[in-house]
Amino acid sequence: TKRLPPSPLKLPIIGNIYLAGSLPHRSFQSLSKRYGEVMLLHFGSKPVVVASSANAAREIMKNQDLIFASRPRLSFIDRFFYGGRDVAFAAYGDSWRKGRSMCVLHLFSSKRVQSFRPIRDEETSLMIEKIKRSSPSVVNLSEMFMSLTNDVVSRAVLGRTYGGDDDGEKNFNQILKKIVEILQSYNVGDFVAWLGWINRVNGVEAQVEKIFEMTDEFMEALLREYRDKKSSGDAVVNFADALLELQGESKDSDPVEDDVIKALILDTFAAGTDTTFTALEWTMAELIRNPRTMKLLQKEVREVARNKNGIDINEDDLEKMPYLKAVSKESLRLHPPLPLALPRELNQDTNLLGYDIPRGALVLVNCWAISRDPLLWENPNEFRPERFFDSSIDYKGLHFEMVPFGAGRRGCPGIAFAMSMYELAVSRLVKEFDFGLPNGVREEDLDMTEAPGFVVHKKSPLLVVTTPRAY
Ligand code: HEM
Repeated sequence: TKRLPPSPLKLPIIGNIYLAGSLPHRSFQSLSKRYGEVMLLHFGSKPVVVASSANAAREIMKNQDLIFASRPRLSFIDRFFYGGRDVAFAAYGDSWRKGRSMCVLHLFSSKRVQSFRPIRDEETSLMIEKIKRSSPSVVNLSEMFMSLTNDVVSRAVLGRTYGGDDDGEKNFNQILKKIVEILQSYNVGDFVAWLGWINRVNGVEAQVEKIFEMTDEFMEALLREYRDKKSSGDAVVNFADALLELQGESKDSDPVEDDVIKALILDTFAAGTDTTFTALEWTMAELIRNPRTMKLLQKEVREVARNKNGIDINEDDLEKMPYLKAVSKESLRLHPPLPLALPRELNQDTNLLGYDIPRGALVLVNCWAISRDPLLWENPNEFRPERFFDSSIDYKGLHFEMVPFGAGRRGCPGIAFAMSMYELAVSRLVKEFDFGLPNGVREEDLDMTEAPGFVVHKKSPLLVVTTPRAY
């Protein structure tokens, strides 16, 4: 009697895994043209619902948000995040609620985001100086953005950067790179239990264990260092300090355990650095590929700068840059860094746009397909920031025509944190430099191929030739 969503043909044992391909957001978009805005796939025996329309996203992330508020348990993620004791990958429940409110209060509130302003300012200036020193040779902008986002998150969360030569084996950035690499793939054993042996035999499981041990060792050392510092009476300045302070206050009643602190710190790096760096990378690539848009943005930013009599633009000036706001929306529309958001899991049977969906199904919202839906967007594959001039649509989770940060209870709490870093970096870059491509590559031929992964980067790094702009 159940009315299930339409499904493509399943193969024995693996189900529809073969249909995901290396860029699942694109494969699922093509499938949705045939099977509809809500379709049911099977990864092994696990039912997977894929939602590809604004209506379906509104149901999942707003109207039935509570029912769709959990996350699936995936084994690699579980290992790195201390059995789901973080926020981003935790099942819905008290532990998630408590973790999320600690993060919101001590990292994501507008007061906290504002307090990190000097960090963003200094790190962006450092990046600009580094690029100036390299000019006019070829600059790897992707690498610059990776360092910028890592260093800003690291200073806000840990109070310092990790990754200098003196950190040796404990180079946290290297550890993070390895974690992100592993998280870019999934463990087939999560879906087809009897294929679990594959990752045992090919060494991936052993690698996960080794990287986890390195991470935990680093985290243990970090907590020791912070406890020593605290006993010497230093004031709370960063997220790690704040968490340890909360632990001290909550000793008897509802203790904040060390594993929770470690998982929350890791979360901010895993959810916050790669995503923001990718957003910057795609934006600059689109601007370089569209010289007319680049010129209009440069004109806006440089005009604001000229009125400041030599003082550099700061975050207050961003409000005077409507074209920059339109460029950021357009870039996140075309290139949401997490095209399938983060997976949700259904915690009771429900009905979604007329279809029965079973409890326990994994749910993927194809943000990428939604924000390129021709029924919602005119010429959806074109980069045209002007489309936002007479539209109130934005990315904050209230308009389901584009949901690059998700929405609802599980929506991204780091929007302000990310976008303040992003907007300052883009505005200062386009103010300071003119951009060209190396080896005579024409702007329109810039390689925009996507690399596989949860977070979808440009496949090739963004290499540019920068010319500092004289004032
Ligand atoms: C351009 C940058 C970013 C993008 C595109 C992005 C996107 C997303 C998306 C799509 C989700 C899942 C939403 C859902 O399930 O509805 C998410 C969750 C999350 N993001 Fe972000 N994010 C970004 C930056 C950040 C930053 C800078 C941080 C922290 C420093 C952060 C922390 C988190 C956390 C903790 C969650 C999990 C929330 C939960 O499950 O309760 N994100 N993000």
